[in-house]
Amino acid sequence: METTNPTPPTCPATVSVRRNPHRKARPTPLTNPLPLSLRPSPKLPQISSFPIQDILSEEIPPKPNVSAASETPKDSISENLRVYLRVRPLVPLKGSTKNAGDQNQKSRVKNVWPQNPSKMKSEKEKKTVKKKSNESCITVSDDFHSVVLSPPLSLQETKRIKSEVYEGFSYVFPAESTQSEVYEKMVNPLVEDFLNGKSGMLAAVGPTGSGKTHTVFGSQREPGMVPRALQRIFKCDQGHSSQSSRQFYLSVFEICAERGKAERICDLTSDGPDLYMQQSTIRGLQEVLVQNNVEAEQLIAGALLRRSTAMTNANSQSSRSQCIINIRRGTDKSDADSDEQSNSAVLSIVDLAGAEREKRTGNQGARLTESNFINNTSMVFGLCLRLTRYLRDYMEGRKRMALLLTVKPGEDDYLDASYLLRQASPYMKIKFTNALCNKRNRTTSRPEQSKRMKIVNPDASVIEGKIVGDENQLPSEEDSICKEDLKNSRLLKLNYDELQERERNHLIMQNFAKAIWSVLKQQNEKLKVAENENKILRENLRNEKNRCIEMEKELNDLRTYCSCSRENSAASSVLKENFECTVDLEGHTPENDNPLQRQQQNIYCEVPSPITSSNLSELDSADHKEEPEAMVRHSVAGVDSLSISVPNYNCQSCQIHESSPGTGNGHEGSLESNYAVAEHLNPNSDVTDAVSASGNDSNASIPPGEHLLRENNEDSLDRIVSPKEAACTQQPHPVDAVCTSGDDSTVSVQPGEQLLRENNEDLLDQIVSPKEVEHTQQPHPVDAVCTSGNDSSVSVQPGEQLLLENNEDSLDQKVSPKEVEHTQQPQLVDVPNIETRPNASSSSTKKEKPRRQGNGGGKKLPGSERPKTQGNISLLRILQSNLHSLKP
Ligand SMILES: Nc1ncnc2c1ncn2[C@@H]1O[C@H](COP(=O)(O)OP(=O)(O)OP(=O)(O)O)[C@@H](O)[C@H]1O
Repeated sequence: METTNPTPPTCPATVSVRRNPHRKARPTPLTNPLPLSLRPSPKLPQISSFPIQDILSEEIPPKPNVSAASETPKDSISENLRVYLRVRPLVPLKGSTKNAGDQNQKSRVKNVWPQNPSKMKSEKEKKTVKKKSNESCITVSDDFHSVVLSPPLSLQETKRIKSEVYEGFSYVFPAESTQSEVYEKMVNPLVEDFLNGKSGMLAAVGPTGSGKTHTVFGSQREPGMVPRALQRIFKCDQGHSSQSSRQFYLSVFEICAERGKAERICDLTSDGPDLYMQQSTIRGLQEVLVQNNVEAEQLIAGALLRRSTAMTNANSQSSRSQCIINIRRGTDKSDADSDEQSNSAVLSIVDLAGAEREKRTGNQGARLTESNFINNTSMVFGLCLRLTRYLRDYMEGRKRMALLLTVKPGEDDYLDASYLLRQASPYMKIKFTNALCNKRNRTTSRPEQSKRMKIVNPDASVIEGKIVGDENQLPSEEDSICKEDLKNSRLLKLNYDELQERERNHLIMQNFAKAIWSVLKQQNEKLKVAENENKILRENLRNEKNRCIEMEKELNDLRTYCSCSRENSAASSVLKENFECTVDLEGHTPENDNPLQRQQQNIYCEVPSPITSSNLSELDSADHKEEPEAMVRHSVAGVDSLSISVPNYNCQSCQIHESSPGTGNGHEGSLESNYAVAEHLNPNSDVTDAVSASGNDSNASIPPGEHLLRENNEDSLDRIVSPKEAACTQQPHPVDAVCTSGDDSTVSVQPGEQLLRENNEDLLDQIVSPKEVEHTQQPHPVDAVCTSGNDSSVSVQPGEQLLLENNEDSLDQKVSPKEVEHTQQPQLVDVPNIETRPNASSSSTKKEKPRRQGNGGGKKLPGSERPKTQGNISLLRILQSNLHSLKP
């Protein structure tokens, strides 16, 4: 058909066709670069380690709803390739209206060369064929999305072939469907998108004589998709405000086989030279500007006349080439509203030559060459749909695509239908990104684009048994091609299944890791809390240990005090037992005497070292420091004697000497022997002398008197400790104690001990009265004569007085001397041979005669007025503390 446009535009390079591979060459799907998602798995990212951070930071995207996507393709992210199936009606019976092909068979018979010998069949065979063709092997499902392919009985018996179900079609047009219905469902969406500026393509694929050409071009009575699309396009264009704003260019060309060449490209719009391929672009193709549908139909009619057709045993007017029709939408350059995308929109309609089986077609020579070419190109087109990059724009959604499969339902067509459906089954699983892609999407990198394309489950669904083809009936070359295709499909299926399994495992591991991580986080928080508590507990334990150590120290101190006190108590008890003489001073009225005050002033006490040396060391040192008047000394080991001087008002001087047990012959450690003489003095009596003698070892001892005065319900308690067995004179006068022994003679005055405790009150006063002292009221010499063999001593035990002060600093102590002699006149008490250790105090005692301090002639003074010395108070406090430690 001649181009009506006087100035045809330059032919754009819009069609890309892959060169037909060599007939014997292997198909090239695997040699082409596979998308990353389809490559074998070894290089896929593996979960090398526990990706905690990645897992926590990433969210697993929800799975897209595939079913919903198929229902709303425009809004979905991806959709499957639209595949339609049209079932041609059975061969019309005799008497029925012949189709256009049959009508034109006679007119085209000249094109069929050479005459197929197979057509010279006997009438018997023809009748058999017609009889078989009355039965359909394809059953369309009620939902028009699947078909059941049933093999003929002969194949079921011999090949044990069972029925096959092919599903997933966008729509299945049954034999009774009309051209209009096919257009509305399949082509009209493409046309509408084309009018909206989106490119689209319709390709018809099927065995020879199945109705591809009939569907695409149709007949005068039943126009096909192309005339209907042109009508729709130009009808829309007529309604446009500016007719000149839209221009449509039409181009028609064919790719056919040529002897000695792989392929030949012919422009069907003109009788020009053959076209050629240059870098996947057809050079020399003319586009004819068409103003209306009439011009377009005339142009297409002329192209069909130029198309190569031939008569075969299968089709009286069989197409021998691949015919492509392009309708490009162009605009005037002056149209400012148009954009580049609208100018580039192309609607392509492809009428492929039908696959042929040599055995059935009976082709020989050129027909056989054409047949092989047709079969190869059909296979390549199928591979291009799945793998090649030439149709990437359609696969990635930038262009819309629909695939029409045409089949013949006759029993004789079972193998052709089976082969087509098996070959086309992967097409129905092809997914590509949908419509929303526009020109901006082209800026997307190709790796990302390739990721969008997914090929799922290339195999067809087989419900009843496995697919077993009639391989013997297929041509050898076609059979090899089919095997390669199936092999590739299975490989793709394996890769896809492996990818799916990996993806599923990955998601499972992600969810699992996320759950574990959340648990670990919770446990970590709990662990931190436990560590803090543990730290606090450790600190508390450390404090408790410190407290325990301190308490142990205190306990040890207390034990030390207790042991010392027990020793002291034991010693005191020993002293008590040894004191044989006690002086009861209860009858001694304070009016007569006030010994406490007097003794507080002048007590010079030397405590026997074995008894109280240890626990009275403090006492000694304290009194040395603080008490000049009352000095307490205890003799240490090696000290020969101990002297106690108890001066008081009545007794100017009371010196008590105790011979050291270490020095006495046969007297070591025994005080009992030293305290042999006790003289109990009645207060009324003047002088009481006690003389005890015992064999060679005899002591003249005066046991200390003990006087306990308790005063209940009064805070003040006056305690009077009178020296026991001590000579006490109210008047200073000398007291002579003469001890005669062999070489060494001493006169010892043992101290008495008096413990006063007060019940119900903490006040406890102890009055220790010296023991074995001579007390004279009248100034006269007190002679204590101890005779023994070599070692004799006269021991005058000093009284021991413990004064406790309770809650008050003032403590009145009354010391009533027991067994003492009160002298009205002060007299000196002379102990000429007592002192064995020179002592400043004792010497001073001798020098400084105790004088009676005037306090009203022995009258008891009030507590506040009674004179007290610091020495006495300190001594009392120390003794008080020792007594407290004895308490439980
Ligand atoms: N749906 C149909 N209704 C009526 N007749 C049909 C239908 N489909 C096909 N035919 C008739 O079947 C014959 C073969 O059809 P057609 O030429 O379209 O087959 P084809 O697939 O193009 O074959 P080839 O590949 O050899 O060209 C034609 O005469 C056509 O009129």
